[in-house]
Amino acid sequence: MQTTLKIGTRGSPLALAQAHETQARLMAAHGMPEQAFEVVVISTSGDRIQDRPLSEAGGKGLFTKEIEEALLARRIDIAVHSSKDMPTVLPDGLELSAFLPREDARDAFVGKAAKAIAELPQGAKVGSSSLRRQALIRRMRPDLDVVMFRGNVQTRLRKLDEGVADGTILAYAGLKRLGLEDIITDLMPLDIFPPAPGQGAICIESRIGDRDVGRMLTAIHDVPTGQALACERAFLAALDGSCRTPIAGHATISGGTVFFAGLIISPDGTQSHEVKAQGPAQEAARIGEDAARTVRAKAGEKFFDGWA
Ligand SMILES: NCc1[nH]cc(CCC(=O)O)c1CC(=O)O
Repeated sequence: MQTTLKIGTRGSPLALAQAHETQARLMAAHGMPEQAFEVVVISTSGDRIQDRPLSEAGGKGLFTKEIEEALLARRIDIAVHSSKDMPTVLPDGLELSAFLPREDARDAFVGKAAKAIAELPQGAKVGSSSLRRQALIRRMRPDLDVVMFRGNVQTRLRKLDEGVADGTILAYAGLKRLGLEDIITDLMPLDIFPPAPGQGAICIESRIGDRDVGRMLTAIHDVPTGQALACERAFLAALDGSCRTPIAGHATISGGTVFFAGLIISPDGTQSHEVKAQGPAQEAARIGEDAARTVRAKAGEKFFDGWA
């Protein structure tokens, strides 16, 4: 490509770190110089909403809309995202064309009053605005006071320092990419505190049929991460995943087999249903979809009606 490859991203420190990691991988894979790329920062509606839960403001698409418009208008060539923030349905003409090797998908606890959730004093405050994390915290410790915590990682950590809460849950991957893993006081086990579908995986969105971009991305795409994500995203899509339904799902690939564990939980944490599935990695999406059907049947349709 003669011109520079324009990499679109949100402007948060985490988003920028992910865009720069993508750039570094492309440079290494193709022996390209830094000047062959331009990182284009795009402000999204999601970045501007700080005062209410995203689930009320319109959901996940809020972090991607303006970036996807820039892709379709050819102002950028690729967009770098956290897979977790990606809606299951993309605009016509766009696709998730590559996934970088996944980071540890677990959630991390950053505690002030105690190192672990189990050790927090009765009634302590834990900050989170994720419905999944709120529900999982309540399932573990119904006595805790779950408080709203919005904003980017730095904002949340500042709130913690200001004493707004005694602890918070953040993705290990995000903290690591920001060089902040030292502040983690506990790592949440996958079975007790399963992560959101896509957590820990950086994905790259591009225009369907853009051959030049496709060739560049093939070199940095991680096949097992792509298969794990296909499984998790199919699970989410089949459950009509929105910010309003707490859904967790995590797939790993080993020896050509995908191992999936999924969970749906009521926002108050009192009812939850789990599913485990495995099968050929090439059929990852079908396995995720089947798992959704299984957990839906276990829970019953009423489960989904109660808190919409
Ligand atoms: N919703 C914000 C968001 N989107 C992705 C990550 C973390 C990085 C990742 O999961 O890859 C975060 C922050 C967090 O949950 O702590």
